Amino acid sequence: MPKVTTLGQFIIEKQADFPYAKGELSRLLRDIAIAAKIVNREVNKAGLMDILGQAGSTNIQGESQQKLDIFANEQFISALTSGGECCIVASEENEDIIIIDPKDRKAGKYVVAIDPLDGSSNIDVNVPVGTIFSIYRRKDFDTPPGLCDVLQKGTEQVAAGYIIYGSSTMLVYTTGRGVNGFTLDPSIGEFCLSHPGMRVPEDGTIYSINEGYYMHFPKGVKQYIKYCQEEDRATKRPYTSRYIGSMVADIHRNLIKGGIFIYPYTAATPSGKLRLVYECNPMAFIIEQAGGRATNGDKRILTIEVEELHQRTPVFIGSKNMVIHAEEFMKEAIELSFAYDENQGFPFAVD
Ligand SMILES: O=P(O)(O)OC[C@H]1O[C@](O)(COP(=O)(O)O)[C@@H](O)[C@@H]1O
Ligand SMILES: [Mg+2]
Ligand SMILES: [Mg+2]
Repeated sequence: MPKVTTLGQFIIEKQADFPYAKGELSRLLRDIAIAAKIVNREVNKAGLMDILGQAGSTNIQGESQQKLDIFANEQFISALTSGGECCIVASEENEDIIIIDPKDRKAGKYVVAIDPLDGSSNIDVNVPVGTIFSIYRRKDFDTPPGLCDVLQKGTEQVAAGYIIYGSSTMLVYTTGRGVNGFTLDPSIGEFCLSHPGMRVPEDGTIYSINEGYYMHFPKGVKQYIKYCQEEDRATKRPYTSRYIGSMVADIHRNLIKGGIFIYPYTAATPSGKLRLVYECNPMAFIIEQAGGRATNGDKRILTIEVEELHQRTPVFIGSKNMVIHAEEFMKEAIELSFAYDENQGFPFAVD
């Protein structure tokens, strides 16, 4: 019988990689995994329960909240609050950071930013959804925990991961030493190592972007899409277009098969749609650790200054060579843009 390594065993083994750590990060990851199992249980039977559909409320971004958005948010906050390792939770679903009142006057070392349910518009139709998390060490231990502990650049992350609730449920995470994936075995209720040392292929043939917004895309993106669609055997084009509409699921597929995921700025969303702190930074950390690349079309996502909790950014992420190529299209379009084009207008600046 093949040896099974559970997430718990794996974390303990990896503890040796962090001789200075006292096990708090391991406990934090374990707490996240427990909340993920509870959310998984509810997602799996959502159709049978009264938890599909909209909750009738909106979050800080003005998006209507699904019942499962709220349920997942409560589960992760509760697991992180009772765990004791975390002093702040920043969530897509809460306008402000949540400061956890330390039970024993000693605040936890870690800060967690979370998108409790990613792709929530897909819940009602049985399409994969996810959870994204990002972990930072507190910035300043001399002052009480506050927003400055959250507004750190992506390069400061100590760990990041996602859970995909799909045809199977997987937890994928990195602590900066590669990426490992664990599949939930429902018969034993444990995440088991199934994808050790995940690497994103350097080249790919899948492009993922919401082409419904094509008319509103900047010129460089339009030209890159045209390039993907052109016929050329040598470069295996036309590429395949795949867009689920759940960032976690789209990036997970491209991580395994090779591909690029783009959510650019548009006229309607000049800063892009996706959020830097709890969507793009964690996914960028994972993809870079798997050998891929993540930028805003120009600049590495992980080095973007974080000024606001719910800050947005355009994102180009996935197979290294595909992202570099898309960036070249962006640069060329901007360089050629000094002549005003009556039909296209000026392309927007990236920064
Ligand atoms: O419907 P659009 O505009 O293509 O946006 C899809 C994107 O929005 C998101 O659903 C936003 O995430 P939330 O569901 O967490 O708000 C991403 O998962 C996805 O990539
Ligand atoms: Mg999301
Ligand atoms: Mg969400």
